Amino acid sequence: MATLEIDRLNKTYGTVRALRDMSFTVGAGEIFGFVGSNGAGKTTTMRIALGVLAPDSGEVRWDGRPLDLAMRRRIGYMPEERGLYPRMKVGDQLVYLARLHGLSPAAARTAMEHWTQVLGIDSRRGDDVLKLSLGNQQRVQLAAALVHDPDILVLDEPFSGLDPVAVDVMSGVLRDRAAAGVPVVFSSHQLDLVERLCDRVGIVKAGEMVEVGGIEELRATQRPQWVVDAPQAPPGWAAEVPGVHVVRYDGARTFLEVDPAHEGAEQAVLRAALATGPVREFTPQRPSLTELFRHVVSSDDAAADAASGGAGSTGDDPTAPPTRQEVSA
Ligand SMILES: Nc1ncnc2c1ncn2[C@@H]1O[C@H](COP(=O)(O)OP(=O)(O)OP(=O)(O)O)[C@@H](O)[C@H]1O
Repeated sequence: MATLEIDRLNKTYGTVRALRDMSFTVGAGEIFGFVGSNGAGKTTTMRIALGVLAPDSGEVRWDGRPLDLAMRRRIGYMPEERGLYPRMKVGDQLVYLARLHGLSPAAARTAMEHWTQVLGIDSRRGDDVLKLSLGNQQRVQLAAALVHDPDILVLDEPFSGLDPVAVDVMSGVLRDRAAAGVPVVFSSHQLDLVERLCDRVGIVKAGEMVEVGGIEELRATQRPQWVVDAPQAPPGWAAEVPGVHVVRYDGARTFLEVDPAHEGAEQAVLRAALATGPVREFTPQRPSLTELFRHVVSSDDAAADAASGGAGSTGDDPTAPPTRQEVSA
């Protein structure tokens, strides 16, 4: 197995610049989580990787070579707008899709039986897809992506709408495929899940990759956070401590960022807390992926604001992709 390389993809739809030099790699056996606000460019990137959409510029490579049609047939793809035939039986449909990817009739049937069993839908093989619940349709959709034993998995929001058991089944399958050497890339808005499952994460904003790396690596780019539980501390107690930035107050707990360049700031904030009364907790906190995501997205907004002098504006560039609010409005 080899590495999937997404190299400087650009894509414009009319006046909307959907991708700007989008680049990342997914190595053999790696699970890569692709996260970003609505309209950030995830689906566009995945469609280009699959070859159903052409980029304006840039390239997708597999094993160092541009992806050709034969290699694209080796991708297992789960589209966002699920692509099943509603009035076809689950088993027949999976056999048909496997045959389309070149499997013999016998191999296609074996693969269908295997994946319906692994995904817990073997008892539904004889049912039309439309008779299944949405979660079970999604399991069929994953089976459809896997039935030809792909060398690469590209999955657009595979976890949306799944119950916790189905999430576990799906996670297990992705881990298993990765363990077999398949590069797995999937998009999701469920950041806790991405954090649990992925080796590396890419945070995309307005068509650009703004952060990419392992979760620990990304955490290390953030200022250290502390939580202080001081029940008698009055509001604003930490505001004047040098080198300390109060992120938020939550009842008796205060969440703080400490400037690493400011030597002794942690001890100063502890002293300030003790001066107010008892301190029940004083703990360093590792930011979750959700916090990292908020930080990356909002700090970019702040930078854009500062550059444009506007409030929440994306600047004067008329080709800039819409903000989340514009997209969801
Ligand atoms: N066929 C299209 N025609 C015009 N604009 C499009 C088209 N497809 C996508 N866009 C625009 O391109 C941008 C990127 O969209 P894309 O669907 O790739 O985002 P996404 O990250 O997958 O979003 P979501 O999380 O909501 O699925 C958005 O501004 C979207 O409105």
